[in-house]
Amino acid sequence: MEMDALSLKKLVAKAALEYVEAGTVLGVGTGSTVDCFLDALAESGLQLKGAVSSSVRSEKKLRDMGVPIVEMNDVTELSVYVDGADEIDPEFALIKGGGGALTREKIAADISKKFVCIADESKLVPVLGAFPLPVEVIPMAREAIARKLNALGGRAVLRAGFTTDNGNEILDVHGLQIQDPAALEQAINQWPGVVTNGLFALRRADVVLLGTQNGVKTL
Ligand SMILES: O=C(CO)[C@H](O)[C@H](O)COP(=O)(O)O
Repeated sequence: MEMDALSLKKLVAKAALEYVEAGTVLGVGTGSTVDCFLDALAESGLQLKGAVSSSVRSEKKLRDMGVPIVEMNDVTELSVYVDGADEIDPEFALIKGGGGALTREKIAADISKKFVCIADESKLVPVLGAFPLPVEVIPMAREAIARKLNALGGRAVLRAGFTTDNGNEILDVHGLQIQDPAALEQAINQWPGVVTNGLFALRRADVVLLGTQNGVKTL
Protein backbone atom coordinates (compact mmCIF):
# COMPACT_ATOMS: atom_id res chain seq x y z
CA MET A 1 0.00 0.00 0.00
CA GLU A 2 1.26 3.47 -0.87
CA MET A 3 2.38 5.61 2.06
CA ASP A 4 0.90 9.11 2.37
CA ALA A 5 2.99 12.25 2.99
CA LEU A 6 2.61 12.05 6.77
CA SER A 7 3.83 8.44 6.86
CA LEU A 8 6.85 9.45 4.75
CA LYS A 9 7.59 12.32 7.14
CA LYS A 10 7.40 9.95 10.11
CA LEU A 11 9.78 7.58 8.33
CA VAL A 12 12.51 10.22 7.80
CA ALA A 13 11.88 11.68 11.23
CA LYS A 14 12.84 8.37 12.79
CA ALA A 15 15.86 7.97 10.52
CA ALA A 16 17.17 11.39 11.64
CA LEU A 17 17.55 10.07 15.20
CA GLU A 18 20.70 8.35 13.98
CA TYR A 19 22.38 11.78 13.81
CA VAL A 20 21.41 12.81 17.34
CA GLU A 21 23.85 12.24 20.17
CA ALA A 22 22.64 12.00 23.77
CA GLY A 23 23.96 14.70 26.10
CA THR A 24 24.47 17.30 23.35
CA VAL A 25 22.74 20.55 22.42
CA LEU A 26 20.73 19.93 19.27
CA GLY A 27 19.58 22.50 16.71
CA VAL A 28 15.89 22.06 15.92
CA GLY A 29 14.04 23.55 12.95
CA THR A 30 10.34 24.09 12.33
CA GLY A 31 7.44 22.47 10.51
CA SER A 32 5.31 19.35 10.32
CA THR A 33 8.32 17.12 9.49
CA VAL A 34 10.22 18.52 12.46
CA ASP A 35 7.14 17.92 14.62
CA CYS A 36 7.34 14.24 13.57
CA PHE A 37 11.05 14.27 14.39
CA LEU A 38 10.36 15.67 17.87
CA ASP A 39 7.70 13.00 18.43
CA ALA A 40 10.22 10.32 17.43
CA LEU A 41 12.83 11.91 19.71
CA ALA A 42 10.42 11.86 22.65
CA GLU A 43 9.59 8.21 21.96
CA SER A 44 13.27 7.24 21.69
CA GLY A 45 13.98 8.28 25.29
CA LEU A 46 17.23 9.93 24.13
CA GLN A 47 18.22 12.60 26.66
CA LEU A 48 19.59 15.88 25.29
CA LYS A 49 21.54 18.47 27.22
CA GLY A 50 19.29 21.00 25.51
CA ALA A 51 18.07 22.38 22.22
CA VAL A 52 18.39 25.60 20.25
CA SER A 53 15.05 26.16 18.58
CA SER A 54 14.41 28.06 15.36
CA SER A 55 10.87 29.08 16.31
CA VAL A 56 8.42 29.74 19.09
CA ARG A 57 6.40 26.77 17.75
CA SER A 58 9.22 24.22 18.14
CA GLU A 59 10.32 25.80 21.40
CA LYS A 60 6.90 25.12 22.90
CA LYS A 61 6.98 21.50 21.76
CA LEU A 62 10.49 21.03 23.16
CA ARG A 63 9.49 22.54 26.50
CA ASP A 64 6.47 20.21 26.65
CA MET A 65 8.89 17.32 26.09
CA GLY A 66 11.02 18.52 29.01
CA VAL A 67 14.00 19.49 26.81
CA PRO A 68 15.88 22.54 28.19
CA ILE A 69 15.89 25.46 25.74
CA VAL A 70 19.30 26.97 25.05
CA GLU A 71 19.64 30.50 23.68
CA MET A 72 21.40 30.77 20.34
CA ASN A 73 23.66 33.44 21.86
CA ASP A 74 24.89 30.95 24.42
CA VAL A 75 26.36 28.44 21.95
CA THR A 76 29.33 28.84 19.65
CA GLU A 77 28.22 26.08 17.30
CA LEU A 78 25.72 23.26 16.90
CA SER A 79 27.14 19.87 16.01
CA VAL A 80 23.84 18.88 14.39
CA TYR A 81 20.87 20.90 13.11
CA VAL A 82 17.75 19.02 11.98
CA ASP A 83 15.18 20.81 9.84
CA GLY A 84 12.74 20.32 6.98
CA ALA A 85 12.49 22.11 3.64
CA ASP A 86 9.89 23.21 1.12
CA GLU A 87 12.03 22.38 -1.92
CA ILE A 88 15.39 20.66 -2.38
CA ASP A 89 17.42 20.76 -5.57
CA PRO A 90 19.87 18.06 -6.69
CA GLU A 91 22.81 20.07 -5.27
CA PHE A 92 21.10 20.38 -1.84
CA ALA A 93 20.18 24.05 -2.22
CA LEU A 94 16.83 24.61 -0.52
CA ILE A 95 13.79 26.81 -0.33
CA LYS A 96 12.64 27.15 3.26
CA GLY A 97 10.28 29.42 5.14
CA GLY A 98 6.90 27.89 4.38
CA GLY A 99 6.34 28.05 8.13
CA GLY A 100 7.79 31.55 8.31
CA ALA A 101 10.79 30.71 10.48
CA LEU A 102 13.41 31.24 7.77
CA THR A 103 15.58 33.84 9.50
CA ARG A 104 16.16 31.92 12.71
CA GLU A 105 16.53 28.73 10.65
CA LYS A 106 19.23 30.33 8.55
CA ILE A 107 21.15 31.43 11.63
CA ALA A 108 20.90 27.94 13.14
CA ALA A 109 22.02 26.32 9.87
CA ASP A 110 24.92 28.76 9.64
CA ILE A 111 26.34 27.87 13.06
CA SER A 112 25.82 24.14 12.60
CA LYS A 113 28.52 21.69 11.64
CA LYS A 114 26.04 19.25 10.12
CA PHE A 115 22.69 20.37 8.70
CA VAL A 116 20.47 17.30 8.35
CA CYS A 117 17.49 18.06 6.13
CA ILE A 118 14.46 15.77 6.44
CA ALA A 119 11.67 15.68 3.87
CA ASP A 120 9.29 13.51 1.94
CA GLU A 121 10.20 12.82 -1.68
CA SER A 122 7.74 15.39 -3.09
CA LYS A 123 10.19 18.11 -2.00
CA LEU A 124 12.97 17.04 -4.37
CA VAL A 125 12.80 19.16 -7.56
CA PRO A 126 15.11 19.72 -10.54
CA VAL A 127 14.89 23.54 -10.28
CA LEU A 128 13.83 25.62 -7.26
CA GLY A 129 10.96 28.08 -7.56
CA ALA A 130 7.65 26.26 -8.00
CA PHE A 131 7.26 26.76 -4.25
CA PRO A 132 6.87 30.53 -3.68
CA LEU A 133 10.10 31.98 -2.27
CA PRO A 134 9.54 33.54 1.18
CA VAL A 135 11.28 36.86 1.85
CA GLU A 136 11.16 38.31 5.38
CA VAL A 137 10.96 42.11 5.25
CA ILE A 138 10.88 44.99 7.71
CA PRO A 139 7.23 46.14 7.41
CA MET A 140 8.02 49.72 6.24
CA ALA A 141 10.05 48.32 3.30
CA ARG A 142 7.36 45.90 2.11
CA GLU A 143 6.21 47.82 -0.99
CA ALA A 144 9.72 48.82 -2.08
CA ILE A 145 10.92 45.23 -1.82
CA ALA A 146 7.80 43.89 -3.56
CA ARG A 147 8.52 46.18 -6.54
CA LYS A 148 12.10 44.89 -6.77
CA LEU A 149 10.98 41.26 -6.56
CA ASN A 150 8.38 41.84 -9.28
CA ALA A 151 11.07 43.43 -11.47
CA LEU A 152 12.98 40.13 -11.21
CA GLY A 153 10.04 38.46 -12.93
CA GLY A 154 8.33 37.15 -9.80
CA ARG A 155 4.98 38.04 -8.26
CA ALA A 156 5.38 39.07 -4.63
CA VAL A 157 2.35 38.39 -2.44
CA LEU A 158 2.12 39.53 1.16
CA ARG A 159 1.50 36.60 3.54
CA ALA A 160 -1.71 38.11 4.92
CA GLY A 161 -2.29 38.13 8.67
CA PHE A 162 1.14 36.68 9.39
CA THR A 163 3.88 38.18 11.53
CA THR A 164 7.21 36.40 12.00
CA ASP A 165 8.65 35.57 15.42
CA ASN A 166 10.88 38.62 14.80
CA GLY A 167 7.92 40.99 14.27
CA ASN A 168 8.31 41.28 10.51
CA GLU A 169 6.28 40.45 7.39
CA ILE A 170 6.74 37.86 4.65
CA LEU A 171 6.44 38.33 0.92
CA ASP A 172 5.97 35.03 -0.95
CA VAL A 173 7.38 35.30 -4.47
CA HIS A 174 5.53 33.23 -7.04
CA GLY A 175 6.61 32.31 -10.55
CA LEU A 176 10.40 32.18 -10.20
CA GLN A 177 12.59 29.59 -11.92
CA ILE A 178 15.76 29.80 -9.89
CA GLN A 179 18.70 28.72 -12.03
CA ASP A 180 21.40 30.18 -9.76
CA PRO A 181 20.13 29.96 -6.16
CA ALA A 182 23.33 31.28 -4.53
CA ALA A 183 23.41 34.39 -6.74
CA LEU A 184 19.73 35.14 -6.12
CA GLU A 185 20.08 34.54 -2.37
CA GLN A 186 22.92 37.04 -2.23
CA ALA A 187 21.25 39.62 -4.47
CA ILE A 188 17.96 39.75 -2.54
CA ASN A 189 19.70 39.81 0.84
CA GLN A 190 21.56 42.98 -0.13
CA TRP A 191 18.42 45.08 -0.48
CA PRO A 192 17.80 47.39 2.49
CA GLY A 193 14.71 46.23 4.35
CA VAL A 194 15.19 42.54 3.61
CA VAL A 195 15.88 40.52 6.74
CA THR A 196 16.59 37.37 4.80
CA ASN A 197 15.13 35.20 2.05
CA GLY A 198 14.26 31.52 2.08
CA LEU A 199 17.03 30.36 -0.25
CA PHE A 200 19.55 28.17 1.54
CA ALA A 201 22.18 27.96 -1.17
CA LEU A 202 25.21 29.66 0.37
CA ARG A 203 24.78 27.36 3.38
CA ARG A 204 23.18 24.19 2.02
CA ALA A 205 22.10 21.00 3.71
CA ASP A 206 24.94 18.56 4.36
CA VAL A 207 22.75 15.45 4.42
CA VAL A 208 19.29 15.02 2.95
CA LEU A 209 17.11 12.21 4.28
CA LEU A 210 14.29 11.65 1.85
CA GLY A 211 11.21 9.61 2.70
CA THR A 212 10.27 7.55 -0.37
CA GLN A 213 7.88 4.70 -1.11
CA ASN A 214 10.95 2.45 -1.03
CA GLY A 215 12.16 3.64 2.37
CA VAL A 216 14.55 6.37 3.46
CA LYS A 217 17.12 7.52 0.90
CA THR A 218 20.24 9.24 2.25
CA LEU A 219 21.49 11.72 -0.32
O1 LIG B 1 11.14 26.09 6.39
C1 LIG B 1 10.31 25.67 7.13
C2 LIG B 1 9.61 26.50 8.12
O2 LIG B 1 9.99 27.84 8.02
C3 LIG B 1 9.91 24.22 7.05
O3 LIG B 1 11.05 23.45 7.24
C4 LIG B 1 9.31 23.94 5.71
O4 LIG B 1 8.23 24.83 5.52
C5 LIG B 1 8.84 22.50 5.60
O5 LIG B 1 7.72 22.30 6.40
P1 LIG B 1 6.99 20.91 6.50
O6 LIG B 1 7.91 19.99 7.22
O7 LIG B 1 5.75 21.24 7.31
O8 LIG B 1 6.66 20.46 5.12
